[in-house]
Amino acid sequence: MATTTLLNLSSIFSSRLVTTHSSVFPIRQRRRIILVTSCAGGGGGKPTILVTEKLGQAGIDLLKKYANVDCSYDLSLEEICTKISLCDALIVRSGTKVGRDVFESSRGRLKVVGRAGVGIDNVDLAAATEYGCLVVNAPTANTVAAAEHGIALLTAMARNVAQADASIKAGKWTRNKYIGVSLVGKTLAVLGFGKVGSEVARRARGLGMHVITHDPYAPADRARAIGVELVSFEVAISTADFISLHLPLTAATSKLLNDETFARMKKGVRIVNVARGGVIDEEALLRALDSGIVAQAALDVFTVEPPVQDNKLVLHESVTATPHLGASTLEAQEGVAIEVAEAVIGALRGELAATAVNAPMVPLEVLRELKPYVVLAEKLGRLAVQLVTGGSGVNAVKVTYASSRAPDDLDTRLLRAMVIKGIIEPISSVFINLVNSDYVAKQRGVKISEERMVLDGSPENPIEYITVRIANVESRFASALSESGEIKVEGRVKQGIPSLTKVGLFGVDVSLEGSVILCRQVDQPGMIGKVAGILGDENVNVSFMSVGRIAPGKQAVMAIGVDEQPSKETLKKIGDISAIEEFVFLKL
Ligand SMILES: NC(=O)c1ccc[n+]([C@@H]2O[C@H](COP(=O)([O-])OP(=O)(O)OC[C@H]3O[C@@H](n4cnc5c(N)ncnc54)[C@H](O)[C@@H]3O)[C@@H](O)[C@H]2O)c1
Ligand SMILES: O=C(O)[C@H](O)COP(=O)(O)O
Repeated sequence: MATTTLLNLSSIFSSRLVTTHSSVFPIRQRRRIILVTSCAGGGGGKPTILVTEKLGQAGIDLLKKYANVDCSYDLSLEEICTKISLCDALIVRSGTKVGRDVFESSRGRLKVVGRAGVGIDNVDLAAATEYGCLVVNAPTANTVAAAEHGIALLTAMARNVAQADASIKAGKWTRNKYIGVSLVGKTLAVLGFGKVGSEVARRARGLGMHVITHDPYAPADRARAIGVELVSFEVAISTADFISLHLPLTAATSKLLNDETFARMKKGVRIVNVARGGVIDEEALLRALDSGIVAQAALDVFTVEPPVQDNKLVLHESVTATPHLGASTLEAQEGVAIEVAEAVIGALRGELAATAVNAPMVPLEVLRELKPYVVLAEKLGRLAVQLVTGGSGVNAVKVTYASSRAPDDLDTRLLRAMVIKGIIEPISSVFINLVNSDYVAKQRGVKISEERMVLDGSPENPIEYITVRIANVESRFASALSESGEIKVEGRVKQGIPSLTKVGLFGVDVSLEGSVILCRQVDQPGMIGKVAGILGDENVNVSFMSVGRIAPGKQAVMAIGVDEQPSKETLKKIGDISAIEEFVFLKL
């Protein structure tokens, strides 16, 4: 079974996804969590999931319990683009290119792309992020299958199994031609010591090979634990008898093996690739095979898949080729299908998925603790932006977190994302979520700066209060301005309930539910009764009232929490009260 971690927080993330900035959360646990909000499908019914490549039945069965599942294989890009605007999720393997066109064509409906496998080089992650679409993969279920296929290719190549098989099937009995090489005592360089690479290394050790590995990001003790030496790239390629590739295809690894690197290898080296075709410059490999630098290659993956009919590498006598079969075992395909189905369903339900690839890590324990502060952050953003005079433009937002925790013990990325959501959603048609918040803020020229205020006292609560300031704008409620002329709102979590505690220089105390009317008045008795009376006449339910004064008898700001939006006439009646100098109605 897959190990997706799920926690339902959809109720607090009312309708959409949220994201965080890159570098603030301390990594307290290794599981990756992402918040997504529930999705009931375009028509309010079940969501629709398009599956464009064969997926294990167990995964399909899981998907069908929750969604309408459209399994349409071999679609052209045009057909996918046509269908996608009616789909909430898309599930693919490595054979479907999910480019920008797909996200554009979805017109905002596509919430999740599930990759039933590891490599996500066929998904345009930048475009997914821009369009607020979460990408999840199935990173663990096919590891062993890929490692076993790597070992199968290694041994088959060394003993010419495929060539000898073809020969005997052609009626020949050629024994001298197919003398192989032994593996025991030979040096295998594993490039990329991740999940698959380390499993290949472990198995190769069992075959009696001397295994070295190069991976700039792998810890030496993990390699040492299985008797593998972590070496430089140079040492790896220049001393190996066999090289096995287990790297992702990225800009840095594209054509990593090329004319220049082949020239630095031992003459007669043998190469196995079950990673991605693009990691090898295929033209250069052909030259290296023809010149004898490379004695043999075993390839499961190709730059273009399927390769063209007369691909010279595939047809080469010294090449053993398979059609991207690394993950193709019954066990792996069932496992991958379940892993991706759980992640996609969880994401559509508004739960937390542990296998997101285009969102930051948010440890589960941090999420639990920050839950009420997440709501507070969004509501403060939402309030602050509604206080801006129309046409002012919002470009400088400052968020202050006051806490008695040590700065590196408070992860604020999620809160920052929620402030962005609160600020941008009311003034745009863009849905902000965990995936796209930073991107959208940047696109709109909204610069968000964060500040930590370290308080004395017990660090029991993660945060004492959060302040959101918007600078360089005019306010339609002048009392919301701070001494330095910024719109300023401040809030706290009180007994688990997010509350507004300051507007400009005025202290207030309103729970952040429903909507709020803010009135500045000359402080005098009877004001609360007058306003409550007007609202009561209209059957508008008042949930809270609080008055913050500068000094007795001077100006005061009255904050009134209301369950429904009062009519224009009612608001006018409130504004007509002679002691009220300004007022504003704010939706939460
Ligand atoms: N043929 C198949 O069917 C099949 C099946 C599964 C995985 N794969 C592919 O195998 C590869 C590895 O998968 P995984 O699950 O082990 O991924 P992984 O992320 O667990 O491991 C990849 C490793 O490569 C390392 N790496 C990144 N850049 C590097 C560089 N420049 N030099 C050296 N090391 C570098 C990373 O640090 C990481 O440890 C991926 O390309 C994946 O798509 C193929
Ligand atoms: O990256 C992977 O998981 C493998 O390459 C498997 O790809 P596949 O799902 O197309 O078999």
